[in-house]
Amino acid sequence: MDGFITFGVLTVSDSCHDGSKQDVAGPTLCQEIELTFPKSKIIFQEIVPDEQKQIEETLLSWCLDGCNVILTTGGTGCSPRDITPEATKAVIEKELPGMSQFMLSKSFAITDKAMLSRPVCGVRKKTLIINLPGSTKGSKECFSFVVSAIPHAVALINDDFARILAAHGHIQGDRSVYVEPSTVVVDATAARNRHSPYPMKEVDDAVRIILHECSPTVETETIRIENALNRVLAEDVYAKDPLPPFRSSVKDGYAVRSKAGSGVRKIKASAAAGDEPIKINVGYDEAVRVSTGAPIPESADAVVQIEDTQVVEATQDGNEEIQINLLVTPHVGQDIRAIGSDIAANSKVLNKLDVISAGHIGVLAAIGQHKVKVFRRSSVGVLSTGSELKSHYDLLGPGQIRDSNKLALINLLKQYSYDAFDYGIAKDDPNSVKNALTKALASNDIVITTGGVSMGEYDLVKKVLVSDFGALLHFGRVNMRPGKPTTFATLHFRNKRKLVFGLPGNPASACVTALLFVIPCLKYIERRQTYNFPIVKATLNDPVKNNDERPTYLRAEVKYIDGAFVATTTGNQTSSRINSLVGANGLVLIPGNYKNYSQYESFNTILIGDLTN
Ligand SMILES: Nc1nc2c(c(=O)[nH]1)N[C@H]1C(S)=C(S)[C@@H](COP(=O)(O)OP(=O)(O)OC[C@H]3O[C@@H](n4cnc5c(N)ncnc54)[C@H](O)[C@@H]3O)O[C@H]1N2
Ligand code: MOO
Ligand SMILES: [Mg+2]
Repeated sequence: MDGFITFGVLTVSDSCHDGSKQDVAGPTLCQEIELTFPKSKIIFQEIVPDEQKQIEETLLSWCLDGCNVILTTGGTGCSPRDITPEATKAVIEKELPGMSQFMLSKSFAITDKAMLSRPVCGVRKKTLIINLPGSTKGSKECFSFVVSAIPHAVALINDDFARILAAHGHIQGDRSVYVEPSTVVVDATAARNRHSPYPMKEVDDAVRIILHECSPTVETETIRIENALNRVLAEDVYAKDPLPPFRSSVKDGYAVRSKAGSGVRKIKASAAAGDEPIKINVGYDEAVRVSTGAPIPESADAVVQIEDTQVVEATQDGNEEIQINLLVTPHVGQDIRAIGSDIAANSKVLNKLDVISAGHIGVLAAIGQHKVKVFRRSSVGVLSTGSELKSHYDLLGPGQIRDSNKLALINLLKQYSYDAFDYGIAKDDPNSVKNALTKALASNDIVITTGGVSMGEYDLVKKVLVSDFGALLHFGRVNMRPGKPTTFATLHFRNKRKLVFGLPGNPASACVTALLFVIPCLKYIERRQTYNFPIVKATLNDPVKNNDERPTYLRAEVKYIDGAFVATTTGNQTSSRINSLVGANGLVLIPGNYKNYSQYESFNTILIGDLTN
C-alpha cells in the first residue's frame, strides 16, 4: 500500500545549501527509505543551512502537513554552526531518549567519533523526528539501527494499530485489537434461503440510492501545491502580485522608442533575462539589446525582433553591435509583456470547486502560493473475503486461488487518483469477516469488501454487516451482469457514519461494480461537479450474445474512427475473467433477455478510460 508511512528528509548543511558541496546523505536516505518501506512515500526533501530558525520552520511546516516521520541529516556535531539538536528540541513535545541512546550505543561499536554526535529523537503531535549524523555512511548506519522501531512508533503516535498493522499484512491472527466474536451463526445448509430475499434494483436506482446516502464533504485540508493534483479546490485563489511583475520582452531584439519610427539606432546597453531593470533613458536614436524575458527600460515602449533588423556597424572584433537598422516601424507596446498582462494584481485566478490540474499548479507556483485548501477525500479500506484466497506471494495449496481483487481494486481507485488501504483477506467464517471489517471500519470512511455476498452458506458479508454492525442494507442485488449480488450498506461505527460496498467476488464483477458504484460515490463526496463517466454511442465491432436476462456491461476497447465510436470486446466476458478488464476503456451496455446482437449495432458505452487512438 503506497503512501502508508509518509517521510520527510531534511539535509542540514551550509555547504550543501550554498551548492559548494553535493548533498549525498539526503538522497541516500531517500533510497534507504524506499528500499526498507516500499509502501512508503517521501513527501518532502529539502536542504537548509545550519540556521536554527530555518530548521525549526521547516520541521514545523512538515509536521503540520502530516508527515509521519522526519529524518534530519547533519548538524548534530559540536562545531560552532551545529544546531540541529537544538532546533529539534524546540519543535518536539516528547523526547525519545531511548532512540538516540540506542543509535549511539550501536554507533560506538563502529567509531569512537560517535561520542561527538548529539542526536535528538522525539515526537511532535503525530510526527516522529529523528536526527541522524551528516556523513552519508553515518546517517545510513544510524537509520538502519532505528529503522525497526519506526512502523511501531508511527502506529503508537497515531493511536492507529489497525491501519499500520494492515499496512504490514498482519490482519490475520493479529491480536492487537480485541474484537468480540461474531453473533452470526452459519445457516444449516438445508435450511438456507432458496431465493434471495433482496429485491433486485436497476443500476440507475442503485446509483441514486448510493448518492442519496452520502453528502458532498464540507471538510477541508491545507496541502502543499506539489501534492494538489486532481484535488478539488475549497477556496477561490487570488494573486497578490501582478504577473509579469515588470515589463518584460516577448522577443529577442531591441527595446526602442516607437515614435522615432524605423531606421538606424545606436546600441546603448543590453539586458538579459534575470538582469535587474536598467535605469537609463533610451533616446529616440538609441536602442537597448534585450533577450526574451528581460526587463524593458522605462523610456522604451516597443521591442523590435532581431529578424526585423540589420547590423549597420559592429566593433572591430565583430563581437558587439554598435548600430542597427530597424526595418519595420514599431508601434507602442509591440512585443512587450505589460505588468500584470497575464495575471492582474489582486485578481481571482482559480475558483473554488475547480479540479486542480497541471495548469492550476502552474498558476499557483507563478503567484508564489505554497499551499492550497482542498476538500478532504474519503479514506477507503479494501479487504477480500474467501477461505480459498491466498496472497499472490504465497504458494497455492489444493483448492486455493490467488487474491486478485484487492490489488486490482486498490489500483483501480488509484487510476482515478484515490488512495485505498489494504486490510487483508478474511476467511469465510463470521469471526474472521467481523475482525477484518472492524479494523477497516476503525480507520476509514468507506470499506470495500469482495466476495461472500451471494447465495452460498458461506456468503456471510451481508449477515455480519447486519448482525454485528447494525448495518442498514440499502440493496443486496442489482440487475446487471456482471455484478448481480452487489451490496451497499451504511452503518455507525464508534459514532461515525460509514459506507460499505460489498462487491461480488468474481474478479470482473468486482471491478465493474467498483467503477459503476464506488468511483462516482468518491467523486461526489469529494465535491467534484462531474462524477459520472461520459457515455457515448458506440458501434460493436464484433457480434455478441447475451446469455442472460440481465443487462450486460461488456468490457471493450473503444476507438474513435472516422467520426464514430467503435467498440471491440476484450474476449470472453464471463464474470470470473479478470483478463476482460485488460485493455478495456469502455463498458458497452447491452440489453439482457438472452438476445444476440450483430456487429454494427450501436449501444450506450461508458468511457472508463482514455480513447486508445
Ligand atoms: N445460487 C446462486 N449462486 C450464485 C449466484 C446466484 O444468484 N445464485 N450469483 C452468482 C454471481 S452472479 C456471482 S457474481 C457470484 C458472486 O459471489 P460472491 O460475491 O458470493 O463471491 P464468492 O462466492 O466469494 O466468490 C465468487 C468467485 O470469485 C472468486 N473470488 C472471490 N474473491 C476473489 C478474489 N479476491 N480474487 C480472486 N477471485 C476471487 C471465488 O473463488 C469464486 O470463484 O456468485 C454466483 N453464485
Ligand atoms: O453478477 Mo455475477 O458478477 O455475473 O457473475
Ligand atoms: Mg459466494
